[in-house]
Amino acid sequence: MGITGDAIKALALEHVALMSAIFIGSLALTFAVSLNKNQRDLYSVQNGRKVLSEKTVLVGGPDRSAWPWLTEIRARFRYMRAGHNDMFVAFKNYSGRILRAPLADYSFFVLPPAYMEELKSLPPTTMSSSISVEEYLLGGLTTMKAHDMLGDITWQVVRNHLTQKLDNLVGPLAEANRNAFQDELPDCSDWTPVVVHDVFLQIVGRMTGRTFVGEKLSTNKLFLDTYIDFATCVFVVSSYLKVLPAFLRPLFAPIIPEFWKIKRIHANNWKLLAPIVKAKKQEPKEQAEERKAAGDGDMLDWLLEASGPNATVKEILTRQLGIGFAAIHTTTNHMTNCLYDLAYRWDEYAPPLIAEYREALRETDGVLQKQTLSKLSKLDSFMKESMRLNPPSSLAFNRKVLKDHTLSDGKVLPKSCWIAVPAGPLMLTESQFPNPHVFDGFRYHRMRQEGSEESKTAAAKTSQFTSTGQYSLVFGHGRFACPGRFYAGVEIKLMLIHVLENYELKLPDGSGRPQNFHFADAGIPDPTKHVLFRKLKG
Ligand code: HEM
Repeated sequence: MGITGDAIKALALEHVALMSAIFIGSLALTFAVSLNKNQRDLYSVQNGRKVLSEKTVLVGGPDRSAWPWLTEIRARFRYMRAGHNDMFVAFKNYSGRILRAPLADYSFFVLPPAYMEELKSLPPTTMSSSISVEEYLLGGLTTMKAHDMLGDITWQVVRNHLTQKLDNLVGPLAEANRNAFQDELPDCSDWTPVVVHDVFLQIVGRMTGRTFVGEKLSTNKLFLDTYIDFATCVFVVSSYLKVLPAFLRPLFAPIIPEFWKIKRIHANNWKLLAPIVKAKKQEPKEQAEERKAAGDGDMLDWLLEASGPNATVKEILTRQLGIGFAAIHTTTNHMTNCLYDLAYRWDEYAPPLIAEYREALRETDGVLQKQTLSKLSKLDSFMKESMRLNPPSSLAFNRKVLKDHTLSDGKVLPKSCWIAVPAGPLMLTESQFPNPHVFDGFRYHRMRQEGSEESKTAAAKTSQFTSTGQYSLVFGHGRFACPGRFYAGVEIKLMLIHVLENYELKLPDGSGRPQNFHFADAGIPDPTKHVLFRKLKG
């Protein structure tokens, strides 16, 4: 789950006064880090004794220095600015070694991919992705708490309800998508510049709203602002506060406007949705079942079902806000990347993608349904390639280790450390992706079509947009891989089909594919750039 484009805009353009606080924070950080006893190396236990087994490589820093704490501070400041790029450099220069990514307030052990297989199925009592998210986003101050917003019930709802109901959701989502395009895009009868990030944030918000709260509320401005702004505020508040040592954060938080906005967002969420949840709670069971069977169920219904009768209205609403956090900006950022790639290469990709869609629609009796989307192998491949080259972070598989865990080679991941794998560099592995830096929109499609039956069967499992694995890490991997990826895939396919069917795209004359922004290990599409849209005639 990556940083949001709006957070970058807010961080860059607003709150100049806060820069002074950051300066004080930096000084405090200097002090704090000099005291910081964060573990830097890994040990194993031999004959009951702790033995140094791996000196890790500090990303962006010299290997070792005479002034370790000064090196540490410099590396932490450098990581904020250049972490994304430095990760690729360190991965290349220190192949097979364990790296250490120095975030402002703690470090991640970045493990070689060979460990992923043995770690991917460990239970949440040993390592947790939700707690890692909570700590990264300072959940105590931003309300992004693992127990309230993420974790088991959220997983159940997304995996067992949302994903299972995708067949029935395609129709309503396609309708929400069409209406949102009509309302959010300008006329475009001639070439018209569209700031795609901003427009598609609204369109994704409305589609997500259709699933979360039903048709009527999904276009409500307050609902959209509430769900869209929450993630932005969380990122802004946590980005500022992370440079401060923990004891200063509660003191500084109240001077950040977004800290108060988070409170208003919860209040608005309550104002909008509490009466609805209360009414659903009182609805006779049979009537509720009938309503849901008729296709009139939404995320609030599924949350009520999964949380049990004792869950309070507040618990349901907080959890729904958490799912919105995970769903809206991630999908918008990826859609923005797809549109930049498509506009840049329109003549090469649009004709085969449109032809593929028409053929799929014909094969499914002219009715756009989930089966139609499943047949769009080239579009699926295009979306995955765009993700491979534009990952939301150069890291993935982020976990907080909750108890000492001994790896198969004897090294001990100590309780309370953080781990991740170098997703960005792995997705440029030459043996897996010939010419890895070149955008090849149909490479995954070819993997599924070419070679022996055996390799085609293997590729069918590993090369889908939603597949995860050692070289497909944008949705994470293993037990905690993103449960919303199937839903995200449907939303993005529906939006891209609508673009392909109704518009031509191009980038402004002379401009290349917009460059991504990077902040620490995160990468996001530039949210300020526009693409030119022209409506197709007839
Ligand atoms: C392109 C869009 C998306 C991307 C790139 C993305 C990425 C991710 C990643 C990297 C993780 C962590 C996985 C791991 O640690 O192994 C994650 C977790 C999660 N995602 Fe997504 N996601 C997307 C869309 C969605 C959508 C649409 C939903 C919901 C409808 C969703 C719900 C979740 C949830 C509930 C979690 C678990 C959070 C936790 O408890 O740690 N995601 N996502």
